[in-house]
Amino acid sequence: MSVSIAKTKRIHVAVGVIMNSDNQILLAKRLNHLHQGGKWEFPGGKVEQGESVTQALTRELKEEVDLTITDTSSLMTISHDYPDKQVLLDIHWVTGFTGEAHGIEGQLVKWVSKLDLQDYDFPDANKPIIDKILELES
Ligand SMILES: Nc1nc2c([nH]c(=O)n2[C@H]2C[C@H](O)[C@@H](COP(=O)(O)OP(=O)(O)OP(=O)(O)O)O2)c(=O)[nH]1
Ligand SMILES: [Mg+2]
Repeated sequence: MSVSIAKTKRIHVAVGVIMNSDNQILLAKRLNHLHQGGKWEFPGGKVEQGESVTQALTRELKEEVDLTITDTSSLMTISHDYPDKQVLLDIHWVTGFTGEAHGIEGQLVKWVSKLDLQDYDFPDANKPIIDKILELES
């Protein structure tokens, strides 16, 4: 008897943790029809072929929330298996940006104080990110 295991491709995602001068962090609400729809996320999206993570992050943050990224530093990576998708989140701290945040794709965006982050419903993969933010900026 042979058992076949479907191999799915892990999706590489560039994710930005953006903090403003009031120590608030930018969250966006994933549109309902998307994977993990209705949950709050840190803006970002898939790294395309031939792109570096920083390039992907810069492109996605412009496309999704209209911010121009000037400085980033790498924070952590998280490999997570959802029942329907496998992701590799490449999370970067955004230390410099210009512009005003808007939800360009019709999504809600919100600046949230660090200590209020635990009141939001995030995808399961995000738990270590929240822990790290609380640890780093206390
Ligand atoms: N941006 C972002 N994605 C996250 C977070 N947590 C988490 O599990 N994800 C998952 C959800 C999705 O499966 C994947 C992101 O893919 P996406 O569909 O938003 O990618 P994208 O922005 O390139 O969108 P699209 O072009 O495919 O429409 O990563 C997070 O905090 N931010
Ligand atoms: Mg996205």
